[in-house]
Amino acid sequence: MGILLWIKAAIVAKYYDVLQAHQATAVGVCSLTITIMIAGFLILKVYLKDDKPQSKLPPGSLGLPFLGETLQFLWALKSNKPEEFFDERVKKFGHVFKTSLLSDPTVVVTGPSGNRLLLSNENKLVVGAFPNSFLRLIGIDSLMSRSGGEYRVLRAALMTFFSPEALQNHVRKLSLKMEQHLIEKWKVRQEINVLSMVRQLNIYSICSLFFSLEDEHIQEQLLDIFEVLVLGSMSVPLDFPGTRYRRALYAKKKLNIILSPIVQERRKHLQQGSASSDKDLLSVLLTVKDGKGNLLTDKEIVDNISMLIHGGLDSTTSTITLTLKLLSSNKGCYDQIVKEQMQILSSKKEGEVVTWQDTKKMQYTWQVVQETLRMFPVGFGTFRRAIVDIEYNGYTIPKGWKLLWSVHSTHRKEAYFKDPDEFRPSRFEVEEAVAPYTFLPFGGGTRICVGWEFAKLEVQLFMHYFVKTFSDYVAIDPDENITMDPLLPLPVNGFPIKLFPRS
Ligand code: HEM
Repeated sequence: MGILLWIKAAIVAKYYDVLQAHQATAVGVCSLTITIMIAGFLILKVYLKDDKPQSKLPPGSLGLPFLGETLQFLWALKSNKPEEFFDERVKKFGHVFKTSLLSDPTVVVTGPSGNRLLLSNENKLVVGAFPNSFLRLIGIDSLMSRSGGEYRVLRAALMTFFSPEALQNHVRKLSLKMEQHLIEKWKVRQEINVLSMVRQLNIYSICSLFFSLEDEHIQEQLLDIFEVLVLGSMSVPLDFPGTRYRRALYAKKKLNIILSPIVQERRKHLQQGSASSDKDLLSVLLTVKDGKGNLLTDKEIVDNISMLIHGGLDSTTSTITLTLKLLSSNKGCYDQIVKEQMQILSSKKEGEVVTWQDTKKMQYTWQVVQETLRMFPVGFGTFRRAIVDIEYNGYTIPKGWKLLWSVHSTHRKEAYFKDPDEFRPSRFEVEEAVAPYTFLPFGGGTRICVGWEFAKLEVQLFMHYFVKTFSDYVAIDPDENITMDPLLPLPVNGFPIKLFPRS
């Protein structure tokens, strides 16, 4: 079995390199094809023998032995057409189909009822299922690797920081950080690259709110580390010298070296009474107890902080960058945001910051962000694992199989959103107008994104202080494309803009 896994890994690596390089020669393709045919022939018997009877399984193709349809999937992501991977198979096989992705046979369920099946049945039919190779980069001891009771306890602990009630206490600090950054780093330039500046702003806010770290040198180091981690988490997990995955494992070690002493020092300060238990996320994590009354270990805290930075940094960066990009070509919408934010600003005295109550008045701003996330969702969906045999639409999904739901089966579909390719924030004006389980940028159910209220607050505050600091902006290249390489949708050149400061 070990050798078969090795053959599979070698094939995946070779094909992936070809995909990445975009320049396969005819000879390369031939030798690759022959390698695959021979290897495929050798392992086909084992593969088929291992398969369960297929009669009630959903229709579909498992693709090449072991390799599955991973390459088609990665290719669809890379060429900015993730929906095509799903659409082609829905057309051929119907709304539930089987495939094989990232080494595992997987059943894809599409449309609102498929989304509902996975998102409303955590611990009853399914559990969250992140690949181990991914968890090694994110943090093996983080929430993402937990299920059942352990998951509930840790999630509740994190929510003592991320619930709306708790977040209210951080609005002032976050507001001050955002405004300071915009004035000190953005306003001093006439032109900026939005993507890189927003990423800087986000790490600055995250470091300050999560563990009160203000050292810009360490923030820069964290930005580099997370760049490598994101690339590694979307690569084939080959732990060989020179691979993206190996580099990412090394980056995770560097991250542990930065975070561990911060955790240890704070634990000491809390024990000595020289830090308060609600100072920031780190203090909260150091004082919450698990179901058995135990404190979290240093390793659990480091891994959870790593997971939260991984979850929060680039997702919010993509959302803010694309919101500005879409608004730059929809000036009517931007004018409405300016009106909404200036109204809030007009009720403030000099130096007064935005409050939690003010963010409730940013309804139109949030509609714009939702529309951005509908058109350019940050991920493609998430995997679950069946914990029992699941009967669905006349098929049986066997216990142990992976399942995948996807935003791409509803977000841009005419059946759920009229004129889906048009940027129209008003479609979110009336909440009830959006059918259940059709709009899922943050997932849903008990595993809904832990940081979604925080992300909402960050984007709303950003838009407020952006409007307050600048009277307008223009795109240097209004036709700049948006790409999804490696995973998040981003403008190819980072969206350079010209800024016009308010006088
Ligand atoms: C616009 C910004 C964001 C988007 C679009 C987003 C989207 C998502 C999605 C789709 C999921 C999967 C949910 C599921 O499987 O049902 C998720 C999970 C998660 N997100 Fe976010 N996210 C964002 C911001 C954040 C932030 C700011 C944080 C933390 C500071 C965060 C932390 C997490 C974590 C820890 C999980 C895993 C939850 C679990 O497995 O229980 N995210 N997010």
